[in-house]
Amino acid sequence: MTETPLRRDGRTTLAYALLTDLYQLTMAQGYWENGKADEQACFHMFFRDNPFKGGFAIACGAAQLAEMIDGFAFSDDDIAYLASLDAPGGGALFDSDFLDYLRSMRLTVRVDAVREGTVVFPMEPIVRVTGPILQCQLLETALLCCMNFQTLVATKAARVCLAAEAPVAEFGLRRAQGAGGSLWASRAAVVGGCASTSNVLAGKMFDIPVSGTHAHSWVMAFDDELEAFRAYAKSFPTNCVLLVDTYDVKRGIDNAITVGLEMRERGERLSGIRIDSGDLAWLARYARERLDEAGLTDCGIVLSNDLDEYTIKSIREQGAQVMSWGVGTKLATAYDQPSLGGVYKLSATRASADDAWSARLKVSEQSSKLTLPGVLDVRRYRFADGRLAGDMVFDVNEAIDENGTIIDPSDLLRCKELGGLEYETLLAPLAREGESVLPDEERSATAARARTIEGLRHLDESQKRFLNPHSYPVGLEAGLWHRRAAMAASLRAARTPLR
Ligand SMILES: Nc1ncnc2c1ncn2[C@@H]1O[C@H](COP(=O)(O)OP(=O)(O)OP(=O)(O)O)[C@@H](O)[C@H]1O
Ligand SMILES: O=P(O)(O)OC[C@H]1O[C@H](OP(=O)(O)OP(=O)(O)O)[C@H](O)[C@@H]1O
Ligand SMILES: O=C(O)c1cccnc1
Repeated sequence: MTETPLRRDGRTTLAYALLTDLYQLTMAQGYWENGKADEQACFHMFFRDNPFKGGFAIACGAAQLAEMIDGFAFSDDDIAYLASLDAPGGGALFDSDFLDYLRSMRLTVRVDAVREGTVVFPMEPIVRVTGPILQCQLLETALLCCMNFQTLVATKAARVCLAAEAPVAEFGLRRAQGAGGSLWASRAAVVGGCASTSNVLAGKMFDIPVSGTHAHSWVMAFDDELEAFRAYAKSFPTNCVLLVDTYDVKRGIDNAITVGLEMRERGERLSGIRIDSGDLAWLARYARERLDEAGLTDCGIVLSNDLDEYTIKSIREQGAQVMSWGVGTKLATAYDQPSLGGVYKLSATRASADDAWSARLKVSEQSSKLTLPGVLDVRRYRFADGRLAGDMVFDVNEAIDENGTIIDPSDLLRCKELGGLEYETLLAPLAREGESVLPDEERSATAARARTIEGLRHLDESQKRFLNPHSYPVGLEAGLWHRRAAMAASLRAARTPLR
């Protein structure tokens, strides 16, 4: 990424062309030298396992991907940097004519992606890129970087919000994976269901709600806690949440009650108290009793401290009544699984845009690592009441079996017939002729959050549970399954056996 902001269609974007692995650029030069730069390719991004041992994921990253595509250009500065690189064996790494080609290159790729906030599952394409192979390849690394991370954090947020059943504020900036990581994590947290973030720059950049309480330092900056609470209530009478655990939680609750009653006398309201240490369930129950006894029944309880979906679930099961939750580190860093592991695989090629596609398959020692051949999309079938019934991965250029038969990608015996049910297709236009076509409403994190909530409402409880969730049916369209099996068999037959 260069430091220079670019403006295109009124949006501020960064130049992302160098946000790639070196091998993409050396391969690009190879394609160019071998006359293959304009050969057409189709790549798909998909992941193989749901994160966090869960039963679903929440797609996120399309908005940044659109921004990357709009900001994709090699500046003179970028070209000068590439020209300065030496090949390990001596001489310049890049040919100067190739660098001229890159300088004047404009993207022409076509990109389709699942809308942000869509519930997605393993082995289904969530992004499809078609166009000149050189360009498809140059986009790979940045695309994976943005989709993998944001989908991971949005999924974590969705799990936390499912457990919370009350608003969750994302508090992760201070312990997130760097400044850039924090910004996109805060946005992904909102896509996944969080009500707000404490990250003010993310709020400004992405038009997402910001919220906050106060720190222990506020209390420590005064001679005593009661004085600190009174001062805070005076400064923020309409949004007063007092942190009660700086010295002693029970005394902190008493002091908050004193201030809450004083606020009531003035016609104001103490919105809540925050507890950030100790046995949160016990303290929340204790605080609720004390607040109710004092008549402050409308003062809510906010809990924070190293929370994730599991502790939140447990604390709720222990009877805590919570107004909202503050969740930081474990959400913003996707603490228990640092990467989604999504991949971007070549699935079809053709010499030019006028030719028919020829499917490509990568075989490996593990059949679970077989890729998906063809130019693909996903059909999501629903029952009449809107509940998700199953997803079919299909080739857009082939006929689909009337019965809507899907077969588990790695198990011929696991199949299902979905014919007759309503369906929609999941991949939506993100870029045409190298320019993003994502409408403004598709870039909105809060609109994506509504999609997440709606999508999860239609997913079966058994597929949302944290412990050993039931797996949602995703299968290859029957014809695609058999074509893939035949391709794998012939590629395997042609291999030299290992000695
Ligand atoms: N009732 C509870 N049930 C399950 N987990 C809880 C409960 N209360 C707190 N926790 C969790 O237990 C952990 C307690 O961690 P820790 O010992 O660091 O907290 P602490 O006593 O407040 O100390 P510190 O001041 O260092 O944060 C946190 O992850 C917290 O979310
Ligand atoms: O625990 P997390 O889920 O990451 O949530 C964020 C944490 O950050 C703050 O603590 P910190 O000790 O940094 O500052 P403070 O003095 O304001 O509490 C806050 O009080 C939370 O405990
Ligand atoms: O506003 C808060 O309460 C907050 C913000 C960041 C981290 N911890 C707490």
